[in-house]
This record gives sequence, structure tokens and C-alpha cells, in this order.
Amino acid sequence: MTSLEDLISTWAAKFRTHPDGSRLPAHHAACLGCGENNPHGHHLRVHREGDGVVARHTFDERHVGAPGIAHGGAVAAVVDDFYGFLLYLTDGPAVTRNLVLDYLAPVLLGVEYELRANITRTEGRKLFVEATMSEVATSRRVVCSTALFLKVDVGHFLQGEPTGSFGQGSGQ
Ligand SMILES: CCCCCCCC/C=C\CCCCCCCC(=O)SCCNC(=O)CCNC(=O)[C@H](O)C(C)(C)COP(=O)(O)OP(=O)(O)OC[C@H]1O[C@@H](n2cnc3c(N)ncnc32)[C@H](O)[C@@H]1OP(=O)(O)O
Repeated sequence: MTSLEDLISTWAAKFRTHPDGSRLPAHHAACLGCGENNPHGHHLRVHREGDGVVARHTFDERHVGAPGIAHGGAVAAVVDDFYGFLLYLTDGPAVTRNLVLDYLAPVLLGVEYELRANITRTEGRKLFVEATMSEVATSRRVVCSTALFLKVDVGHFLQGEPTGSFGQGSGQ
């Protein structure tokens, strides 16, 4: 099992210059949104594009709400975690304080979507961000979102302790 101290040291090392177009590292190997070792996870693969981030994602039967349609909570989890990659383009960690989603159209299982997010403005500790999700084949927008992230120091993460056995891995 990975200790929290190990997690913090690997995560802090991810705040560095990421070249435009490069793949950004997972938050950690067990992360629900992007961890390679989480069997319930979304396994997001996110790249930097300019000052923003971009990803392609397909929901599957694990994420079903109404038949054939992704559960809104699963969609929110993906968008929330996706925002977490914008943090690598800033000077340190932050956490979600406020998350707003407009579900413009059903997000369908087995259909590929493109996510895009960027920081709209910063005010002290506050990072205001926005995101969209659009069907790749048609460019039809199905979700738009805004959120507020608040910068935190390492003490924030010491409130939790890793559990379970799938926390190991590179987190890449
Ligand atoms: C280098 C070390 C690295 C360590 C890394 C360790 C491993 C990390 C691994 C993996 C990380 C993964 C990261 C991405 C994952 C995806 C994102 C998530 O899922 S994050 C989880 C969900 N979020 C939470 O659990 C937050 C829970 N909330 C809190 O803990 C607190 O509320 C917190 C820290 C966010 C803020 O608490 P306060 O007490 O510091 O802040 P207050 O004073 O209440 O507000 C600050 C300012 O914000 C304004 N504010 C608050 N809400 C607002 C709103 N809705 N709109 C506008 N302003 C608002 C307030 O008015 C205030 O403004 P004024 O400073 O007075 O100007």
C-alpha cells in the first residue's frame, strides 16, 4: 500500500513544466478519475493544449444511469477530475469548492466525447474554471460546466489516509 507521504511526494513532483501537447500525469494510481489501478475508475488520459487541457472519453456499462445513458454523477466525477489536470498548469494543488454542470443532452454509453477545460480567471487562492463535453463525431455539445477550485497546502491532504490495495503504480 502506498503511504500518504509517498503520494504527496510523487504528486508534488508533478508540478513542473509540461510541454504543450504532452500527456499529463494521473493524480495517483488509485484515483477514481484517472488512476490506472482503480477497477471502478474512468482511466482518463489528459493532454495539455495551450493553456488548457483536453481528453477523449467513452462511458461504459459501469457508469449506466438510465438504460444506455451515463449516470449524471459519473459524468460529474469525470468533469471534476478533469479539472484536476488544470492544476498541473498552476503553481500548486487546489480542491473543488463549487462544481456546476449543465446537462444539455444525454451522455450516451459507448459514444466518444471530447472534454476541454481552461482557467477563466484567478483571484488569490481562487481558480475559476470552465469545461465542455462534446460528441466527437458530431461536435454536439452535451455538457457545459463551471467550477471554483481553492488552492490548499499539503495539510489539506493529511486529513485522509489511503486505504485498499490498488494504490500502487506509477500514476502516469
Ligand atoms: C504539494 C502537495 C501535494 C499533495 C497531494 C496529495 C495527493 C493528492 C491526490 C489527488 C488530488 C486530486 C485532485 C483532483 C481531483 C478532482 C478534484 C476533487 O475531487 S477535490 C475533492 C472535493 N473537494 C473537497 O473535498 C474540498 C472540501 N472543502 C474544503 O476542504 C474547504 O471548503 C476548502 C479547503 C476548499 C476551502 O475552505 P477554506 O476555509 O480554506 O475557504 P473559505 O474561507 O471557506 O473560502 C475561501 C474563499 O472562497 C470564497 N468562496 C467559497 N465558495 C465560493 C463560491 N461558491 N463562489 C465564489 N467564492 C466562493 C469564499 O468567500 C472565500 O473568499 P475570500 O477569501 O473571503 O475572498
